Amino acid sequence: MNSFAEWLKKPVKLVDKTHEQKALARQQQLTKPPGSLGQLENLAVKIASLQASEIPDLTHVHITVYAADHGVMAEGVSAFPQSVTAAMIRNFASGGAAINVLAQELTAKLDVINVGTVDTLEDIPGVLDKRIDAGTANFCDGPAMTEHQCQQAILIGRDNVLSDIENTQLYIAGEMGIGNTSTATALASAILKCDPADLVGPGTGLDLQSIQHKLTVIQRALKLHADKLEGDILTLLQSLGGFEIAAMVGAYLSCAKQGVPVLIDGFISTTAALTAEKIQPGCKNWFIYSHQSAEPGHKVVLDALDAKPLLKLDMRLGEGSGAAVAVPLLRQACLLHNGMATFEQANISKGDK
Ligand SMILES: O=C(O)c1ccc[n+]([C@@H]2O[C@H](COP(=O)([O-])O)[C@@H](O)[C@H]2O)c1
Ligand SMILES: Cc1cc2nc[nH]c2cc1C
Repeated sequence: MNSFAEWLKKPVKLVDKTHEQKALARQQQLTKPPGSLGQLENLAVKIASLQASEIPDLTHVHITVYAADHGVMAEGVSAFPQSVTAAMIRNFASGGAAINVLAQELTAKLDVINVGTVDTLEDIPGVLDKRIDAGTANFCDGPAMTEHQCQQAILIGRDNVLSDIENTQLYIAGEMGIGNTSTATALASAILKCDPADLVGPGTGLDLQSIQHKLTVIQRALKLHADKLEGDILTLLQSLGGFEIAAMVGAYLSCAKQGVPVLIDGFISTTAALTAEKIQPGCKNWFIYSHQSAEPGHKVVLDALDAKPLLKLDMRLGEGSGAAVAVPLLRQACLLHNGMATFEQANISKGDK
């Protein structure tokens, strides 16, 4: 058996129930009416149990942006040209993208990984060059990736998580890939066996007529790969996915196996989360959902994961930006959990009812 298959078989780490119980009990003792901090209470309890700690801490956040191009761009499915993927990699490297600004404010570690752009880029300081190929193949003509390429991409995500495992208290996978809302729509529709018309949307900004064209492209792809719809999820990922999506799947699987809490971003990264959960049920125990993006497919995928996102800001940027925006909320939930006095400490009566 090869090492990929061995690794895939490694079980998802079980979440620590003792710390969940301890954190729940502490929340009942803090000087506030029980439940009055709403979802912040659930968040603190969740982070305490995922970190198996009585003092949950999110000082060290690791954000990785995975960038790649998509063969389906040959069908004209985005408001922006394919060259923007590589151009944005340069922008990430020079600190000018939204995620740079947010990561700096959070003092988060920010990795940028080129998993497969069409344009070859010069060596760029701060960008990890892991280019598998010049973008995926057009999934309207055949599988997007070979089996080997799909495994390579998954292992890039796995290894990125492992590269900083001792330090990471929260992991965020962001993505950049012109055309990847078509990819995510095709993949999520195939996994959920649902109508792509319920998921397809403007992405970077298509008008209604262009969204209709994007839908017919995705329908063609789903028809071409119909024989795989009853098959395994890895084959669907290989047929309809993208390099950056497969890398995020590998990162999420790795986090769940190693016991690293994950904050999930927008439509594309949630589709990767759904894929990871279908490959290895139980992964989602390690996920927290930051926001619901404006892309209509995001709600469908979140619902399929039974996810309750924290924010709804009509963001649709990707890069991990929605997740980064939610980190201060998570940190405040932890600060309240750790820093508030108990009724006993403050000598306040808890009331009888
Ligand atoms: O995160 C989201 O929900 C999201 C929604 C729409 C678009 N995006 C970003 O926009 C790009 C894909 O859009 P498109 O129209 O080129 O398929 C890609 O770089 C994503 O990061 C991201
Ligand atoms: C400019 C730009 C920045 C992005 N960041 C993530 N997706 C993006 C798409 C575009 C077009």
